[in-house]
Order: sequence, then C-alpha cells, then structure tokens
Amino acid sequence: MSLLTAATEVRLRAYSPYSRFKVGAAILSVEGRVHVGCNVENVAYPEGTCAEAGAIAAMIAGGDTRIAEIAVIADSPAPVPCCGGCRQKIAEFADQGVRVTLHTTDGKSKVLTVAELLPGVFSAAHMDKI
Ligand SMILES: O=c1ccn([C@H]2C[C@H](O)[C@@H](CO)O2)c(=O)[nH]1
Ligand SMILES: [Zn+2]
Repeated sequence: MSLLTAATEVRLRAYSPYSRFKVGAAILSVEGRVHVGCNVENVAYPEGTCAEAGAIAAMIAGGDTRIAEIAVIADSPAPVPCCGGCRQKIAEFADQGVRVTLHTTDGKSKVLTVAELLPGVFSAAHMDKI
C-alpha cells in the first residue's frame, strides 16, 4: 500500500471533535514497514496529539527505528506543513534529506526535505553529554 493510501485511510479514524480537522500520517520506516497515525484530540485541548506524533509512536512501538519517508494528508486549501512540535519529533528519527510529502484531500501536494521543514534543528550534535 502506498504511503498516501495509508495516510488517507487512517485520516478517517482521526478523533477530532473539537477542531473537526482530521489529519492522517504514514511513515515508511528504514526497516521497510508502514506505520500510521491520526490526530487524537482531548477535551483538555493541549493534551491532543497530532497525526505525525501518532505515526512516530506507532513506528517505535512496532519495533522500527528510523523514518525513510513520511506522508501527511488533511482536508485543507493548501498542504498542511506540520506544526513546530512535529517538525522536531520528525527530525529526531529522520535524516536531513528524508522526504516529507504533504497532501490535501483534493489532490494538491508539496514535497519538502526534513532540512527544509526544520532549518537549524536542535539535534544531539549540539549536546556534549552524549
Ligand atoms: O500537521 C498537523 C497539523 C494539525 N494537526 C491536528 C492537531 C489538531 O488535532 C488539529 C487542528 O490543529 O489538527 C495534525 O495532526 N497535524
Ligand atoms: Zn504536530
């Protein structure tokens, strides 16, 4: 199954009664498996989680380690470019050149690299303790 199809399918399972904005994400891991996530909101609004974070959690829980490619889809006028928190989360598990494809449900798409998504990322290389 393509990443776009996987993201499209999981998007329909989003729990978003507050924003009424459904987002789906699908990751191809370097190990070759597809992991999906959708946004899961909460009445305590800050406790909600993004689709990208859900897909990353599924990848790690599933035993895979790194992102080879990621696709995100939302019903929006223009491709949704991931929130700041998710940019940092993606950067934790993806090399700088990894492709991030942002789709709309009406067929628009935009491709970015992880480096373009989060220029000047804070990374483990900035720490002298590890
Ligand atoms: O890249 C994004 C942007 C937003 N959302 C979710 C968070 C919230 O549930 C809803 C509205 O912001 O969309 C995502 O899952 N991913
Ligand atoms: Zn996010």
